[in-house]
Amino acid sequence: MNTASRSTLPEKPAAFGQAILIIDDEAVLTRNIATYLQRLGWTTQVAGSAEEGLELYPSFRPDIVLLDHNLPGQTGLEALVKLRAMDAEARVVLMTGNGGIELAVSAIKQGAADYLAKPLALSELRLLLERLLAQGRLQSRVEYYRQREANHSGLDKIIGESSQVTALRERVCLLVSAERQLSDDNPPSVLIQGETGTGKELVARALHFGGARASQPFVELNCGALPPQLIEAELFGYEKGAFTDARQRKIGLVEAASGGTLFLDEIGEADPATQVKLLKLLEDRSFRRLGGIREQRANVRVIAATHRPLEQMVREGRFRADLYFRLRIIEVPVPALRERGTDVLLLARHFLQWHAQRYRRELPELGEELLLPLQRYPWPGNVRELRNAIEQALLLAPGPRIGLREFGFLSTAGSQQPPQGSGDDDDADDLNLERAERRLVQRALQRSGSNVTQAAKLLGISRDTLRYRMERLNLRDEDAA
Ligand SMILES: Nc1ncnc2c1ncn2[C@@H]1O[C@H](COP(=O)(O)OP(=O)(O)OP(=O)(O)O)[C@@H](O)[C@H]1O
Repeated sequence: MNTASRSTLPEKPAAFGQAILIIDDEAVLTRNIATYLQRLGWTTQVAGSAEEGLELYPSFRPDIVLLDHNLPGQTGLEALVKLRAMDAEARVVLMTGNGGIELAVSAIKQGAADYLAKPLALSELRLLLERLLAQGRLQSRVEYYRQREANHSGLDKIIGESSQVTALRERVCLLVSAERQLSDDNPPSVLIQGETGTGKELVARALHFGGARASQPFVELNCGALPPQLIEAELFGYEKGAFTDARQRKIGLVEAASGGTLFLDEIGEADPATQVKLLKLLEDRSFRRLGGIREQRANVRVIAATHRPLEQMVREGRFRADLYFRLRIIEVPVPALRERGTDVLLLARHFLQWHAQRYRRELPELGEELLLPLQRYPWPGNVRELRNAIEQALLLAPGPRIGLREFGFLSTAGSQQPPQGSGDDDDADDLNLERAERRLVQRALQRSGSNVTQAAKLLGISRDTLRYRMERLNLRDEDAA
């Protein structure tokens, strides 16, 4: 974990555990504190002056500094400023003798984590330190996960050398640099459009983690995954008692994403009521918790994505025109995989390497006979389908080579034929198991009017099994044949 990302000091040694630096010229008191804290299993070091403490700090790298205000030479407040200049993450507790509330306020303003009035009660000191240390651990953990997420999200993660993908990366790059120059805190909404599995989320992440809000949260909501009543509660939160199950107040995703990005995936699935609320969020930059009376400022940057033809949906009256125009201030189209030429091979090799690492397998060779069929196949599920197909092939391959045998669906007709299944009569002689499964699932969805429960009944399998198979086949509810 990187606990000192904003510090110019070297990385804190991992074995330090909980370390406290006590800076105070009262020798008896410091000895007592040090003995007490050591008995709790903590490491301590003592400095008799601010100068000595400032010198010790870089090599000791304490978790917390206990800093007396009344020091010879310079005050604790002055030393606090120097400590924070040396390490913006330094957590300092100022011990105040008789400075009163004004001194405490100044200390907090200068970045002290807390203050304690002398004479100290050791038990009180212990409680305070434990609380600060727990907060520190939580912060480190949050920072660790944020950093890990950031490392997996960047322009360089969008693989491809085709002109389409190069243009996409350039567009993202231009946007990110323009936003870094933005003089206010209101970056434009972005609408990412592309077929399912083309990498829309990857683009959204690259925009967030490359931009000025990178150190703030990236929060995602899939508008198609929740019923409308739940979406509102999820987005805006609720007050206690707002509805029967609202036993306590809950903050929503808009608040959770404050300062960062709210990624609205599958925006085309948002129902009319949610569309109105989203429009208000974007227009007024304000929202209200369910059951709440207070209007709150929203500080989120909205990035939306959809595989639906939103413009057409607007024409057909199925999506609000005002919301559409508000969302697509900047448009980022993401090309389908079949339009990316040899990128499919680049991606296939990338996923092969990735899955081989995951399964601790030796990297297999991709058979020459696959190169053309892989490029000709239409990849209706795009990059996600390719990723899953490579995983399956790797697991099915008996040896260190992957060939046509592992890509059953590519073998016929150089894969000119899309595998979705075109019609009952045409498919009758096609015995390929995966295509037959796809056809059956699509037909069941069609007959049930995309009702998954109904379709599962027709197929004689459970709803969960059908969901699982749909995910595997990259099918959605509306993908009826
Ligand atoms: N150009 C790319 N380079 C590397 N990996 C990619 C690329 N495009 C997509 N992927 C990978 O493909 C998978 C699907 O991508 P992603 O979830 O971003 O697609 P999506 O368009 O948001 O899908 P959906 O429409 O279902 O929400 C992810 O594992 C992603 O990392």
